[in-house]
Amino acid sequence: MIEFRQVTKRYDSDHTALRHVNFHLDRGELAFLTGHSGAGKSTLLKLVMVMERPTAGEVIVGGQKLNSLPRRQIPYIRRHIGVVFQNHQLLFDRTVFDNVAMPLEVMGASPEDTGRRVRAALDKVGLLSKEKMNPMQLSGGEQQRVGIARAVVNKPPVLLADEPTGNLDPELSADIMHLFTQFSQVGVTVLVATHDIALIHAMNRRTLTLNQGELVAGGGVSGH
Ligand SMILES: Nc1ncnc2c1ncn2[C@@H]1O[C@H](COP(=O)(O)OP(=O)(O)OP(=O)(O)O)[C@@H](O)[C@H]1O
Repeated sequence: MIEFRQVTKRYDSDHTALRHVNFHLDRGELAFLTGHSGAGKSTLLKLVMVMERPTAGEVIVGGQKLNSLPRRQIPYIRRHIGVVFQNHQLLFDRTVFDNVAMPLEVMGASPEDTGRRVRAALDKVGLLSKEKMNPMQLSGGEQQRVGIARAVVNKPPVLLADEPTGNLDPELSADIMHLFTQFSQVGVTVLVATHDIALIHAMNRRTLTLNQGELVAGGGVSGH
């Protein structure tokens, strides 16, 4: 579902953020992405989201080679990729419902379809009763779950998370990881970038480890 073939990313500054990275994540696989600060984790995620293009090598998502993708096709690819950030980027001038509905709005979904899908996503993360609230009225863990509901509301086959448990205590982090596990069980490919070594150990999943832009563990086709 996500494949990197000999991917190198060099920024204009001449800094090489990724070097000859190879890996392949299957449909329904849940994996971690880790490494020191500046190792290239965000760069790798940005290549999957087509926010950056590789300098060399090939990035393939859902069978589609992204290198040659025309610019106008990028929004369509992004619809297939849900993204969760540490600071969840919710809008505080909108209700929980409206925040989760945002990706559907962009796609021009009907109000009936939107209502059905938003409530299904909120139900999944246990926040159905809070749809009318402002995200400001929610706890940090709840806000993060609103961000997750928004990321999965259009049922993307790929879910990327960048430090999704960064501000949360271990119990709330475990709840978030439980949700990610459930998504992977229904076929979503989930890649979680994190510094949280305790979380990685607790989950015991495939872990892609970057060191100075090189993939030093977890690479290959089905590598542990
Ligand atoms: N837009 C950019 N232009 C130039 N250099 C960049 C750019 N983005 C990242 N870099 C450099 O590429 C390297 C990898 O950065 P990246 O953000 O991918 O690391 P990271 O592993 O996500 O780090 P962190 O854990 O601190 O978020 C760093 O040295 C960074 O300074």
